[in-house]
Amino acid sequence: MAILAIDSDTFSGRHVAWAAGLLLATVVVHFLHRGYQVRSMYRTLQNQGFPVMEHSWVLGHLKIVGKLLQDMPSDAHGNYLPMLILENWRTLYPNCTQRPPVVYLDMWPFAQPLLLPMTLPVAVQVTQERSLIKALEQKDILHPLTRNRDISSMEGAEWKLWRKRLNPGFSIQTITGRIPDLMDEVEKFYAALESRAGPNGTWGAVFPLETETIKLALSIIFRFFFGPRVQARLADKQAELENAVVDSVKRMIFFIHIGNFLTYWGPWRRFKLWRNYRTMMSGFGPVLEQRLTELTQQGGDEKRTDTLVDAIVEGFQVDRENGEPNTSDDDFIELAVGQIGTFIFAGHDTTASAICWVLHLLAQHPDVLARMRAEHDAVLGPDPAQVAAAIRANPHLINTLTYTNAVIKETTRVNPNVGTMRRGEPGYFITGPQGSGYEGMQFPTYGFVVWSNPFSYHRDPELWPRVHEFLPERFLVADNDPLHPQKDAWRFFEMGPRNCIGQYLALTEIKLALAIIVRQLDIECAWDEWDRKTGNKKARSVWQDRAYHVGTDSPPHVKDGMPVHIRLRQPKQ
Ligand code: HEM
Repeated sequence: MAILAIDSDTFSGRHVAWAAGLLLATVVVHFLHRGYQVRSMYRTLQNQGFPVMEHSWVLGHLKIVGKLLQDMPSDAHGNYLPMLILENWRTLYPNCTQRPPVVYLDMWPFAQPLLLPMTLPVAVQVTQERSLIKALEQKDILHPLTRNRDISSMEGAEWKLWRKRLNPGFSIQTITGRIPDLMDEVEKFYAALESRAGPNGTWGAVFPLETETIKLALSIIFRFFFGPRVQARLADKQAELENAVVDSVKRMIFFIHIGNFLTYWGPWRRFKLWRNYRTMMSGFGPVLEQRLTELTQQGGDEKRTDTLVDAIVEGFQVDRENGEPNTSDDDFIELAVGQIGTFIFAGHDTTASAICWVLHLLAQHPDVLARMRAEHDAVLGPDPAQVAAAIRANPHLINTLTYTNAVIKETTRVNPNVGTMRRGEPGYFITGPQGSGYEGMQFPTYGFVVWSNPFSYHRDPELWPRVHEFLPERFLVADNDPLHPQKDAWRFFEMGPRNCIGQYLALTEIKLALAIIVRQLDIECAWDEWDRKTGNKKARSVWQDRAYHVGTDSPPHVKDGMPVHIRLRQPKQ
């Protein structure tokens, strides 16, 4: 027995060490091989005469990126990087007399090989003239939340079919018709803000505005997806469901690299993602199944509404009647959960931060705020307290707020949000645009993630006169005015067939929020108070502004959730 025990100990110890050593060696060899492959891609481009920034075999472009970001706060969002490249292209490409239309960026092992469109015509090529398929990372990131049963992950014929089925639910007509219903949530949002104001027209205590705008955006998506009657069945579960989705979104990792792979594969993260999805399936499941049954029953008195849940039921019923595979009730629930998961993912923090940015820029530009208030007086009636009633009575009024619309567009030009990541394809080349100095040059895309980022276009002085100024009127002037935006230059919701399906919902929500807020409340950032409250001694800023975009793998948020204080404009008697 004793001899056997010693033998098996020796056996296991030696073999475990061997296996571990072999695994480590395999990982190292794979890492070095991949590194060599990636670096070689850039060297080949250089040798073929394509513009490439100074490239190192060891560091790729990491040194350049480090230099560009050295004055940025460490938590600044990655969206700033393409813009910094744009601003510094002359130094980065000393041999080029014209700005390269495409930047090949090597940040491996922290990111996959990247190709950044640097001019508008290139963005148009990859999203509009040809809509490249989405990057694998974009699907991978959504998998824990939607199992890729969602419109954002779908491709080809399946995507086309579902986009066609869901488009009517997101049309301006449908959204305008739903405004009275959505107004309920906007009023709750207003009440939450009002409760933060100080007494008798004084400033209230500082708090992060984004906590409230995120609640608004989440509740709007729930209401919009289900409609009031079906949503009521979820009432006791809504908070838990929102938390599950938001928690999964926070755990998303876009590029897996040496800095985060342990977190990515970590069992705790895996467990939380699994549990969140299970919460979604068990929370949404019964309500979705009930709705499917109601709309399927022969002779039942339930009518289809213009909600998204009903559009999904209808599409699903058609597939079932056509004998398509995967049309069991469980498949339906998985599909509907996937769709709502992606709507919440794509639509909540994006819209929430946009509302914050508009309010921030209004506070910084009192003349613009005054003009917006005057427009609301004229269109929505002189009594701000009656605004919700006025909008409920005539929801179309929201679509006539032209100045407000221009302010939103200019805010989102200055502070855009996410872009799109597409997959380069073998045999697909970006053509050097006319007048670029690179006419006809064929830029390869295969092997690269094509990252079209609105910061690159929205901050381009060649596209936008007086680029650093906040000028809502550029979206109002006649098209022969030099200030008038060039076609396709405003890309807040991206362009082409895979543009944002929820854009009118987001714009309507922002307008409703402004309509109810701007004449009743003053809102401004309160950083000093925030620093005192949090004991913060390290004030960092971007463009001399404490409010800047932060985040890594998710859509950008405003720094610290944008700490503000609020006061009532007309203190209640
Ligand atoms: C200010 C708010 C928003 C911004 C800035 C925004 C931005 C974008 C952008 C840039 C895309 C293209 C992404 C890509 O190609 O990878 C996109 C797609 C998408 N957005 Fe939005 N979005 C917003 C609000 C919403 C809302 C409210 C919803 C739904 C409730 C939504 C749902 C979607 C979906 C489903 C897609 C994928 C569409 C497809 O692939 O066919 N978004 N959004």
